[in-house]
Amino acid sequence: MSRVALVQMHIAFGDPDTNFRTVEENIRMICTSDKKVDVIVLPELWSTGYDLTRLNEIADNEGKTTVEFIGKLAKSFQVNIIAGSIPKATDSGVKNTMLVFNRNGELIKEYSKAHLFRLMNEEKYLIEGNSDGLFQLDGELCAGVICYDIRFPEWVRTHMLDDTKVLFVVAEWPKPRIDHWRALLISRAIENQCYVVACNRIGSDPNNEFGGHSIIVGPWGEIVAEADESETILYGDLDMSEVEKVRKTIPIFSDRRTELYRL
Ligand SMILES: O=C(O)CCC(=O)C(=O)O
Repeated sequence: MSRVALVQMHIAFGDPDTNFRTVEENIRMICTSDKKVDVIVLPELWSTGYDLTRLNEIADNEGKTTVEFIGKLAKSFQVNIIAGSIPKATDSGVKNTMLVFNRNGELIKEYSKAHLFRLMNEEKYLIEGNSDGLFQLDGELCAGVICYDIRFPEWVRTHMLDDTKVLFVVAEWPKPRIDHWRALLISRAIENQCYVVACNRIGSDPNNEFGGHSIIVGPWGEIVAEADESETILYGDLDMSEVEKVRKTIPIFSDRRTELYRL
């Protein structure tokens, strides 16, 4: 894996048909360009936005529609897709679920947001996930988390203990706290010596304005690429040997004193 493309899009509020069209257009555009992208990343809840009160109508039943739709695109363009997250309706409730597809169009991972964000009433409409977001993409161990999850360094660290090289983050992060977004993502990259590839949305809904600034941070904390607040595709190249180099220079994983830590 080396080249990533982040779809920093506007999300039509509670309108899956429009959002599916936007996503398909963007994926086709990326894959028919000469960019040779390996992984495409979409934002959090890209099919519906934060239309939480209507989730009973618009959540995807077991994610079936999305899995078929994105799986076909991944297969026909032979591209890996981190399909942001979608509201997935299950027997026990609706989850905010990330879907990861490989180049054969196979769904290789589902991760449901572990930390629900009370400031946006998530706990009233969604149920939390209870398992990790680890997966292999083109032979590299990667992790995926969703938005508010990045405020929990112990959760991100849990994903990093097996030589994980890339952390994918999908979000609908509001504009008033975009400085937190940047600082948290840069910190997660530095403290875990990994790439952080983070896709946010732009635009607004009836309750929030969203801040864009999708970003790719390198394992030394350097900004590889960063978007502004416009609708755009953010491209960046990842070099896994940089991760090895940084981890050799400052060996934080072997220097940890776990006997001192309280979790
Ligand atoms: O933590 C934050 O400030 C934003 C989190 C958020 O918007 C979310 O998890 O949906």
